[in-house]
Amino acid sequence: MSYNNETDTGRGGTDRRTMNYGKEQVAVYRTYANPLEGVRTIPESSFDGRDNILFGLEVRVQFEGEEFLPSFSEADNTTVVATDSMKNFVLHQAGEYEGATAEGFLHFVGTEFLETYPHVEAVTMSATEYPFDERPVPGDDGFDPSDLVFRVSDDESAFGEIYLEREGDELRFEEQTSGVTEIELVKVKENSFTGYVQDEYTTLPEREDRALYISLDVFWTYSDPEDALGDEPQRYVPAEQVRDIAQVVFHEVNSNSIQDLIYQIGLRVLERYPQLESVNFEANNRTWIEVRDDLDGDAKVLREPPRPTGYQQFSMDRSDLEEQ
Ligand SMILES: O=c1[nH]c(=O)c2[nH]c(=O)[nH]c2[nH]1
Repeated sequence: MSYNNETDTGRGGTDRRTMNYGKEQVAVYRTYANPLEGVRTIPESSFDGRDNILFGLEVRVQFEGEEFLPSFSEADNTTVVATDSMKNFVLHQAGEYEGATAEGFLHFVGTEFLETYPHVEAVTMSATEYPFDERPVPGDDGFDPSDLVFRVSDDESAFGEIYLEREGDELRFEEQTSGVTEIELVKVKENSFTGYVQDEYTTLPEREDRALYISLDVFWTYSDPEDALGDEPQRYVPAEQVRDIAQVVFHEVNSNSIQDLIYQIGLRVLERYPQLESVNFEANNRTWIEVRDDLDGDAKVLREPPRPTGYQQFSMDRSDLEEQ
């Protein structure tokens, strides 16, 4: 499932045609945004907030509204807000936002869009964070994180999407998705893959112990979408903590498949955050192929896997936790 490339949200039922337009890949950077403070900590993570000295997002905007029909069917641009203007709007609002989260920013900009353009019926705003890492520099007592220099990172990044629609004079906010994408983890031993179908097509040897390399996207929804905004930090689920849960569960569990592993991660996420309604996974198997296992102890030589690659998708909600 690719939330950020979704072009047809499918909302509005079967009686309505697909009609939307917008701007994507709007890169926006904000220095000295407000810090995220007061989040609840969990045993799996040391994350307790972020300074937001450097905050970067790649934003996607999508407008919907019946009044856009003439722009498609009659070449009439009277109602069209140019997508170039949407980009300028997002950039401007990055200076106005006073909160501390990606989801909060998306909700803020979406609200401003609907208030500014009364003919827009609904807006979907999504974003992927550009990750930056604090760099350690010598301080008075060992190394401290620099508050000036950041490493441009290609690590996992936070994801957010919100859907806002007009209902009379009110704005309705009932749909959101948060996430963390492109987590990449390798566990060198204590993973198995056994017991699968053996027939004339099977060439893969069973493995009691394999090195397992996964890439993982995790998405979640809150029972109350307002909790996604971060205005009440105690109820906000930081992407950094979910990433840390994934790596801790990977460390702790001797899984018999990626399917088994993501289920265990999902249970832990639902356990830690009662405010969440659902967790969704997309995993990819990047496991290396063993070339030599004749070395001392657990040592092996491995190589890149050839194409094609396997994947797993799975969604969970609180009923999975209750069944345990
Ligand atoms: O964790 C795994 N799940 C699978 O379904 C699978 N299939 C496969 O060939 N290797 C793996 N590994």
